[in-house]
Amino acid sequence: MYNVKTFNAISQDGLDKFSDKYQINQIDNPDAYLIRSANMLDADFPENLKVIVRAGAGFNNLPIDRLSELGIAAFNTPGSNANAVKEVVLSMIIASVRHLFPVANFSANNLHADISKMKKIDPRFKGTEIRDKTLAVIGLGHVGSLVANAANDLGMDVVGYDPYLSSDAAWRIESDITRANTLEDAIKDADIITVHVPKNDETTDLIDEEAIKQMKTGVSILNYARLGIVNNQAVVDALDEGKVASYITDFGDDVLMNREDVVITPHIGGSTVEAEGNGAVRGAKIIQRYLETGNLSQSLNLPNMNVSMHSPYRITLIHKNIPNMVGQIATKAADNNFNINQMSNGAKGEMAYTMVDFCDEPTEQLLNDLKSINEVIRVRVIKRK
Ligand SMILES: NC(=O)c1ccc[n+]([C@@H]2O[C@H](COP(=O)([O-])OP(=O)(O)OC[C@H]3O[C@@H](n4cnc5c(N)ncnc54)[C@H](O)[C@@H]3O)[C@@H](O)[C@H]2O)c1
Ligand SMILES: O=C(O)[C@H](O)COP(=O)(O)O
Repeated sequence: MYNVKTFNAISQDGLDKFSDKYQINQIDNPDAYLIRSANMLDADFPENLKVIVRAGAGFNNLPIDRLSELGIAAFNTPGSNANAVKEVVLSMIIASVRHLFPVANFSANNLHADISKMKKIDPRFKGTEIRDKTLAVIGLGHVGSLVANAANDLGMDVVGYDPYLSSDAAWRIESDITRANTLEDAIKDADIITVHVPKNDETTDLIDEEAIKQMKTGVSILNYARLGIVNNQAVVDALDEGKVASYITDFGDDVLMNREDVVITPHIGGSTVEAEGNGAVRGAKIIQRYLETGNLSQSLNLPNMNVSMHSPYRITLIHKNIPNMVGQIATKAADNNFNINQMSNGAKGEMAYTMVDFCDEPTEQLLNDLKSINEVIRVRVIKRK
């Protein structure tokens, strides 16, 4: 029996995907965590924990280096909620140029008002259209590429900026979308700017006072990525100066409170029934595959590995990516008179992963010998079902 602990609201669609070999939230020493944006940066992890899946895109809530040192495989499910974010961002772009939130607020308090009088009271009642306006999309991954294509289809002039664009992502982007070579080139002529990058050291304060200076007066900015990618204080200053017209974000803080030119949603970009279902279902599949076969793909800290299990026993080893690990592992097997049926090895950054298949059940002596190899972090035995 395997044990899974969940954090946050995990969709039942995903929990239903676990086979009857799995117990959910029943014991305190689980094999797997299935989480959303629960902050794990300072968490202690149970000794038995082998895998964490973040059902969703942003993984800045996971201490990836520490998980690697503990031999815990980490995953996210990028793309699972991208359509949900695209839809809310498109809605917010249109809401922003039509001033729908202040206008609706006004109407809620002045229901009797005559429409022509209302237009005189507040010129914002006349909005603009998005067609032929320029949208800058910063980050063209799963979310950004969908936003860029959808805005292009609605008649916007779209400029994208992503210096690390993967070839897969490049294929997804419509050909009439302009690729900018620098952030400045992307934002300087934009009427609206939306950020879709991961939160890391490089993207913290990506949109700061300096970046805002390079923008057109009257620009609108959206942040459905993470708190801190756009510097909220710099935006407030620019709103006060009239440089920025409006700011729409999923990540509010105190400096943004009680302003008509700011719209804050409470981190709901990926919160749809469909998106939460997608992430949880993928998470459940990743956990079962990793625990039952050792196979994995698109992990955040380990290499891809996909080897069919033809032998009755498999040993998986998480270790440092240094020379002669494979040789040492094979030597320990030979020293213990174990014949290797199949052996696979791969590396990702400083981490490496080796799977060794045997006909015979591994002995305690073999396992202890493997664990004794310097730089081996975790040794696990999997029995074929
Ligand atoms: N509001 C929400 O609920 C919600 C939902 C999903 C994702 N997100 C956030 O959005 C982010 C993006 O999600 P995604 O699924 O598109 O991720 P993704 O990994 O598919 O795409 C991120 C893209 O950003 C690019 N990038 C990285 N650094 C960059 C930089 N300095 N400048 C420009 N581009 C850069 C990458 O090359 C990549 O193409 C996530 O990391 C997460 O923080 C928020
Ligand atoms: O990065 C993400 O996937 C989103 O921010 C969604 O986060 P959530 O799972 O906490 O809603």
